[in-house]
Amino acid sequence: MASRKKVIITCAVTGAIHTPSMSEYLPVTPEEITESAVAAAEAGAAILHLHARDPETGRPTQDPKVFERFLPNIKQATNAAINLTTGGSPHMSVEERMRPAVLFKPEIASLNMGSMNFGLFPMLERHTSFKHAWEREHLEKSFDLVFKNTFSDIEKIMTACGANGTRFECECYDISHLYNLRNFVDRGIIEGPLFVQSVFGILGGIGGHPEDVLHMRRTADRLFGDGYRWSVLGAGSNQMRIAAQAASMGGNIRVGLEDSLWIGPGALAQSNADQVSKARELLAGLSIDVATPDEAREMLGLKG
Ligand SMILES: C[C@H](N)CC(=O)CC(=O)O
Ligand SMILES: [Zn+2]
Repeated sequence: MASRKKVIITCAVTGAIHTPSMSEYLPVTPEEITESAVAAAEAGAAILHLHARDPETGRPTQDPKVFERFLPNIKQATNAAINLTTGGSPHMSVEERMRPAVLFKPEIASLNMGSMNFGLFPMLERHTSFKHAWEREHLEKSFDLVFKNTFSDIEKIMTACGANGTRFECECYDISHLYNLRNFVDRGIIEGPLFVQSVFGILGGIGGHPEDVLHMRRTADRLFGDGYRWSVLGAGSNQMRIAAQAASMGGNIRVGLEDSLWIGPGALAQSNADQVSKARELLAGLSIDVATPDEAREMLGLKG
């Protein structure tokens, strides 16, 4: 893996997994998403990973009209690199999921590197009362939920977004996803430097044990050599522990309320910026510097 001096912090601001009744701090409206994203960038996030939600119900939406209500404001207020989701919600079709990234031509788009069971139902143990009916449904339906990302789905997104100079945050939820990515490299459909985002602790993918992190890293080193930049995200209570482990191994990190609602055991994070600040403290403890947005662009070969 290429030598690197600094760590890129990505902040995933709202996502499509958590629902408003789970935390009053989850940004929902375009105004809340803007404010939270800008504060996260000011706290040190070089990349902002963005989803949209219905302003009334908080339900995930890929409607470009809703993205238009926060994207220009965020771009105006910060130099952070914008990463638009193509995962949307696992309940959506690929066509629906990829629309905003194709339309808005961001510097980065997330790209999920394989199909998988997507178990959200364990959150029903902790979250029992919901303002909106769709929230419980969203969790209960996940007993039968397959997050569909076939080879042709992935190629469709790679080709459509790649044509706009958009690069990818390749989300690998399991070892097989790394091999899928390698296959796209071998077929010349995607070029390096690759940005590999290892996802730990989503039920249906790899767990969050330190051995899982080591296994992902060793396999990525073997498959991609110097041709990739490694980053990690830990779902839920795994977030900061996995960030610490990966940072001490030269990895980049992702935090944000999309991936975890918590700042500590049983303590809800009151903002995305709080998680970014905690990640910065963690890195400072390891004497590791944080990359600026332009340094991240350099490291990832972004179009700027
Ligand atoms: C675990 C994360 N929700 C992965 C994610 O961010 C997917 C996407 O937006 O494409
Ligand atoms: Zn996402």
